[in-house]
Amino acid sequence: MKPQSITILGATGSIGLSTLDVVARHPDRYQVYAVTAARQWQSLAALAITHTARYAVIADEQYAEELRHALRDTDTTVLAGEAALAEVSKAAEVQVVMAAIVGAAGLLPTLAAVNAGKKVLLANKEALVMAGHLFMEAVAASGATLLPIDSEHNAIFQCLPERYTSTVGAGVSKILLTASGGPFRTWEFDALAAVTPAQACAHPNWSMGRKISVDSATMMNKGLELIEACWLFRTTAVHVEVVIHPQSVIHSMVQYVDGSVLAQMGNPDMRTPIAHALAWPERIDSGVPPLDLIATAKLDFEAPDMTRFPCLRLAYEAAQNGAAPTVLNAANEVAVDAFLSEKLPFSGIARICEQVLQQVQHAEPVSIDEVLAVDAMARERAEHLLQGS
Ligand SMILES: NC(=O)C1=CN([C@@H]2O[C@H](COP(=O)(O)OP(=O)(O)OC[C@H]3O[C@@H](n4cnc5c(N)ncnc54)[C@H](OP(=O)(O)O)[C@@H]3O)[C@@H](O)[C@H]2O)C=CC1
Ligand SMILES: CC(=O)[C@@H](O)[C@H](O)COP(=O)(O)O
Ligand SMILES: [Mn+2]
Repeated sequence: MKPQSITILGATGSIGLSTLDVVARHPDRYQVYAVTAARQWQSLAALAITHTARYAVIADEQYAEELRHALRDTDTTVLAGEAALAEVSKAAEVQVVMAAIVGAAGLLPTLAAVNAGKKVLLANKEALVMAGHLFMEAVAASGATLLPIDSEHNAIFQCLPERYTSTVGAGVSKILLTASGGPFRTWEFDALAAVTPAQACAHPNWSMGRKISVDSATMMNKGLELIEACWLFRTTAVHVEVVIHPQSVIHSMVQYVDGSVLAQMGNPDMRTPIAHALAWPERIDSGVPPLDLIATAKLDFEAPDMTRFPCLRLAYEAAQNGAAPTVLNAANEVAVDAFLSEKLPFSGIARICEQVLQQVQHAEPVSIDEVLAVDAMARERAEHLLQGS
C-alpha cells in the first residue's frame, strides 16, 4: 500500500515532535508532506530535512528568507504566511492532517483540512472550543474523519461503544474526565498568587508546551476539555464529571448504565494517542514502553476544588452558553500570555477571564467570521483590563 501523506501543523511543538517520532517509525505507512511553524525557522528547517518534507511553511513571513536559505539545497519548497497553512492542509495529495498549532491561530488551517474532507487528528482543542457548533457542522458536511488526540478524549473515544452517537440512549451514563490537578493541586489558594511561570510550567506528569502547561496549572485545561468533550461526543456538561487522578495513568473513563466503568490506561506519553489516531482502526507501535502496574502501585482519585481553581467553574458555566466558550478561550489566551511574560499574577488569569465573560456577552456565532469578531472583541476587553490591573 502507498504511504499516506501527512501535514503536521505545529510541527516544531511538543505534539508536532511526538507525531514526527511516531511517523518516522512507520515509513511504510506515512510520508511527511508538510511541516509548519510560527517562527522557529531553524527547527523547522531541521525537521524538513530529517523527514524529507515536500513543504515547510512558516506562518510569520519575516522568517521566510532565512528558511529558504536554510533549505536551498533540498527538495523542500518553502511557503510563508497564514494562507499557506491552509494550502498545505487542504492539498489534494494530503490524506492526514495533524492539527497541533496552539491556540486560536489553529482554527482556520484546521478548518481548511476539515472542509477538504481529510482525516483530521485534533490536538488543537482551542479551535473546537471557540467554534464548536460550526466546526462540527463542517465535519458533518464534508465527511472529514475527526479523531481526538487530546489524551482524555482519545481515551474516551477508545472506551465508547462502537455504534455510539450521543450519551442519550447509548447505554452511557457519564463521561469521567480525569485531571491531574496540575503542579498546584495541593497548594493553598493564597499561595497561588505568587507562583512563577517556571513553577506553573512544571507539570507533574506531562512534558508539554507552555500555554497548555499553564492551563493545566489553573485547571482551565480541564475546562477547555470539558467543552471539547461536549462537542466531540455530542453530550452536555451535566454528563461530564471531572475526577482528579494525580498519577495520569488512567486517561479518562466512560460509565455505563449497568454500572460498568471502562478506562483507558497507559504511560503519560502523547505518542500513544497519536499512534492510535494515526492507525485507527488498526494499532501500531508508538515507541511508548508498556505500563508497569506494579511500579505504578497506586491510583488515587479526588473531587476537583472549584474554589481554588475557579477556571474550571468558569468553563462549566460557559459550556454551550452562546458565545461564552469563544470569549473564555480568547480571554484565557491573552491572560496566559500576560502571565508568561510576567505582566499578570497567576491568580489574575481567572479574574481576567471572569471579567471578560461578564463584559462580552453575545449570542452563539453563526459564521466563522462572527467567531473571529467575538474572539477579537474578547481579546480587546482582556487587554484593556490588563492595562488597568
Ligand atoms: N503538548 C501536549 O502534550 C498536548 C497538547 N495539546 C494541544 O495541542 C496543541 C499544541 O500544543 P503543544 O504542542 O503543547 O504546543 P507548543 O507550544 O509546544 O507548540 C505549538 C506549535 O504551534 C506553532 N504555532 C504557535 N503559534 C502559531 C501561530 N500563530 N501560527 C502558526 N503556528 C503557530 C508553534 O510554532 P513555533 O515553534 O514556531 O512557535 C509550534 O509548532 C494545543 O492546542 C494544546 O492544547 C493537547 C493535549 C496534549
Ligand atoms: C496530555 C494531555 O492531554 C494534557 O491535556 C494533560 O491531560 C494535561 O493534564 P491535566 O490538565 O489533567 O493536568
Ligand atoms: Mn488533555
